[in-house]
Amino acid sequence: MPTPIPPSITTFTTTQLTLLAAELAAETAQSTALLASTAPSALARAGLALTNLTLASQRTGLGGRIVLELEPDSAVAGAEGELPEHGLRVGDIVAVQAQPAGAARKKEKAESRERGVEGVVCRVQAKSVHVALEGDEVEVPGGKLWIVKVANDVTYKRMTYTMKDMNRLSEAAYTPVMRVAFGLSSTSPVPSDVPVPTWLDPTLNASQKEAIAFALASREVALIHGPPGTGKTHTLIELILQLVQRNQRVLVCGPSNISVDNIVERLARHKVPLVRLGHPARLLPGVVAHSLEVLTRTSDAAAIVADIRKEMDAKQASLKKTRNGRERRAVYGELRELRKEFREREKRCVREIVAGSKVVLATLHGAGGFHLKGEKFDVVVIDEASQALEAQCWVPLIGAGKVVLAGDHLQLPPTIKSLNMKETEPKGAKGKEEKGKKEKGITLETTLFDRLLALHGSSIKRMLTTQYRMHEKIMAFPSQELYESKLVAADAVKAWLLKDLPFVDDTDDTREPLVFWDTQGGDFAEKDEDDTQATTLLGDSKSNEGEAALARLHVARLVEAGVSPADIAVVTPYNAQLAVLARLLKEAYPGIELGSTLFPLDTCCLGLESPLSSRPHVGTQSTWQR
Ligand SMILES: Nc1ncnc2c1ncn2[C@@H]1O[C@H](COP(=O)(O)OP(=O)(O)OP(=O)(O)O)[C@@H](O)[C@H]1O
Repeated sequence: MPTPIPPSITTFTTTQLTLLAAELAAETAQSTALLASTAPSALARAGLALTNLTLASQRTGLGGRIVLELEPDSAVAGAEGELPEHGLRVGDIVAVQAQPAGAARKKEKAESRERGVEGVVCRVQAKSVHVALEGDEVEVPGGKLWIVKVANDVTYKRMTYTMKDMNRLSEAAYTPVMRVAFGLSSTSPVPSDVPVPTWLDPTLNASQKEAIAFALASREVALIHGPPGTGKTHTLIELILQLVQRNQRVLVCGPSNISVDNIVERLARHKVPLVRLGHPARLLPGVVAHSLEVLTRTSDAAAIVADIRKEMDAKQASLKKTRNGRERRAVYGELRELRKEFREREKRCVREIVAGSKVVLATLHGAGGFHLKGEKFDVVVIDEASQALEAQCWVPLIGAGKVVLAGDHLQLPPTIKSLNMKETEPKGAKGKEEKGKKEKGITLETTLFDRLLALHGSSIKRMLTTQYRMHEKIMAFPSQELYESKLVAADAVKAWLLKDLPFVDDTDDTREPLVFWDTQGGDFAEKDEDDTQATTLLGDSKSNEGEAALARLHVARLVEAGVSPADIAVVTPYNAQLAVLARLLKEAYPGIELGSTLFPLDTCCLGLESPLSSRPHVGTQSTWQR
């Protein structure tokens, strides 16, 4: 394949700005239309909303944010007071609104639907959902409430700023990473005589060691290609520890919170001075202790902030006691002053904590926040890099001296919403220029990982080849079709079967690692989703009752043989089929995991889960590129 001609940074950034604007417009239009035209009950059925909630409690959470605990109204709660099935997840941005009653609900029009108070879902329990509100002066609506997931444009803003910043750079200011990424230089040759590192983790396999040694020795760019279950994260942990040992300062990023938290959890065990940036509501519980917000309370530097926080809490509490407008305004005024002082002090404290951390971890867009302004890092490590837009990667990379990207370009790329938008042929000189951009292949779905690989070839990449997740018969097909038959199943997993689990019987279903059930023929008719509202929500979806019944039968047999429902997952490419499966399986087998192969249930609907916002982790076995 001929080496593609890379775009100039100016062409790249200008085109990205246009493409990002189109993507944001597509996403906003979809989500606005959906929220405006769909009744709360339909949004709830689609997993995007929870209706009939009441306020159980209100407290001051991290960073002085107000946290609401919402419970189902006693009239509609399940037998145990539980919330109905829903797709809201920690980290989702939601609007909290007063629920329109009876006739008002029917009359509700797009323009009358306000977004209400916004917040981040910070805890989801069987009987309640907690929302940390955004903003300082928020009036919580009274009465019956409902919450609905809304789109989030912070990621776009960060990418847009970054593209504009890059666009303004003079050529003399281009970093070595930029020069390599845009074909102005080749990567520096990796010396062949670098000493083998003293490994901290004795379990590393040969391909992992080679990838780490290569990443350590590379000067500008290194790619680590990790097919599913090959220990990409495992490898990155050792790499980060090795870098810290070499006294390097490291910024670790991923496209989603979960990708970053996975690393924080594993890295924290090694007692490295680290800090995790990001809204604590979006972090895994085990990670919150390392978040900047918690460190600003618990570290030595935190004392200067503590007093003022106490005073603010007391003022906030006094607000609840007064309904008098003038008094409330006065308290708001005092709170505003206190907050100003609080932020000043917090800024100083934050600066100290960040400067003292050898490893800083954030989402790609989180790295664009003010906390990292002026901070310098020797290496930026990006995990799940093939799930991230290139513009997103440049947020932490703009000043980076070196980058290590880990990912798998053979799994699905990030989802782009504006892809199917109608394009008009540009004309004249402008047309030529536009056409030129396309020829240079600037698209949103081409990732930095893809582009670097195409530009510099596989010499800048090392592949992890031993996988620790699948029986070798399950691995055989993807290995052969996608990974040039290079995957090897680790001894521990290559022959494992369900029947080998404790308390599981040896049956036809537990003895085989991979079973195909042929459903061709007249008995398994497919149904296209024909309910208009459901179609809007579920997209062009299909279902098949017969196949769902077969899946249920198989699950029943596995459970009968002793497999725990909590160890079973059923996946399908169609969201309509997911709904059928949920009906058949959820109640009969609590704990069973159901999902669409491409997106978890909560991301099935239009416009509300941006691939550009914190994207949930998608099960890798099911996302090989098709
Ligand atoms: N060298 C090793 N020896 C033993 N087990 C390993 C080794 N490397 C990875 N594993 C195990 O393999 C599994 C997958 O590892 P990890 O989560 O790091 O992989 P990954 O490639 O990041 O996964 P994903 O497919 O989700 O991207 C984990 O259970 C991990 O403990």
